[in-house]
Amino acid sequence: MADTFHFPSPAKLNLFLYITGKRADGYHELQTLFQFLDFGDELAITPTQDGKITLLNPLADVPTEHNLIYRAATLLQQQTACKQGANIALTKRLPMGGGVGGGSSNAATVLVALNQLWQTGLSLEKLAEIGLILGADVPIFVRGFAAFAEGVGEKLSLCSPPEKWYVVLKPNVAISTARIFNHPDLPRNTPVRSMAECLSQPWANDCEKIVRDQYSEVEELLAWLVQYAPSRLTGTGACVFAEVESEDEARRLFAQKPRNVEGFVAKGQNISPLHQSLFP
Ligand SMILES: C[C@](O)(CO)[C@H](O)COP(=O)(O)OP(=O)(O)OC[C@H]1O[C@@H](n2ccc(N)nc2=O)[C@H](O)[C@@H]1O
Ligand SMILES: Nc1ncnc2c1ncn2[C@@H]1O[C@H](COP(=O)(O)OP(=O)(O)OP(=O)(O)O)[C@@H](O)[C@H]1O
Repeated sequence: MADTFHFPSPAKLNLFLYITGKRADGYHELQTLFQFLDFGDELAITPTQDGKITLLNPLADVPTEHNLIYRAATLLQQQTACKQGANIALTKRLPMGGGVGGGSSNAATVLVALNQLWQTGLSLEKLAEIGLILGADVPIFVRGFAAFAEGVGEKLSLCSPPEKWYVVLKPNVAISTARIFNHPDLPRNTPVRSMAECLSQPWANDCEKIVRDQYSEVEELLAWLVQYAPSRLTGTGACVFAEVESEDEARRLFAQKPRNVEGFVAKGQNISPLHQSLFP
């Protein structure tokens, strides 16, 4: 029987996110600070010789051909003319559509892991380029270092923000990334600044105001969290996070969360847990 290999597929936070313009193709230019978390999904991958990509536990709401795990594996096969296949099982812990990048992270883990298991020999740079076809957040997960990101999130500059503890909460609401980016009132002209300048100013998220205005669940949760610690939206939501100095403080705050809200406690990681496990 073939061996099965286990890989982390971590969450990310956007510690700040500014929208600096809109491209001709409709995508928005960003300046954002990405950091990974020591919490996420897990993939168990068994390489096979039959060329088939099989998802052992498909997601209920996502048809297999749309699943970013399946799409990443078939894209790598196509790009490398690889004849091998894989059986892939997903342990899903991250809220979907939460702004913590679960689907993008799954795609990146598949690209990096299968490149190793299939011995297709692509560089991380090339895998990040392929990843961008699947989503704007995939390259950061492929590269695996905390970064100041520009473009649509693919131009990465190494950065080492403090690895704080976070309480991440998901209000009971689904928010479409496309809907927020298409909203007429979204601020789209924050001035482009250097990384040093962005880091030295108070950190904020340009999507936060309209998300708070439109979703009372997010407004109420942030209003509650901010009483205890600096708190913001990640990505286009729905998740919000509070940053604190210690695990104890994070766990105490998490224990008081409203009952109808899911979430988790995690520590910021400037090296992705995937890369920590693969390239120690
Ligand atoms: C908000 C962030 O999570 C910040 O990290 C990302 O920019 C979103 O990345 P993502 O979820 O991978 O988004 P994608 O799946 O590439 O895009 C979803 C939709 O959001 C809009 N979109 C996304 C990213 C971007 N920079 N500008 C956009 O306008 C587009 O309408 C796109 O069709
Ligand atoms: N393997 C997957 N895991 C999660 N979502 C997936 C997956 N494959 C496809 N999707 C689809 O992608 C959508 C976005 O998923 P994802 O978990 O990346 O959202 P997100 O946390 O909002 O990401 P981002 O921060 O990149 O906006 C989901 O709502 C789902 O329909």
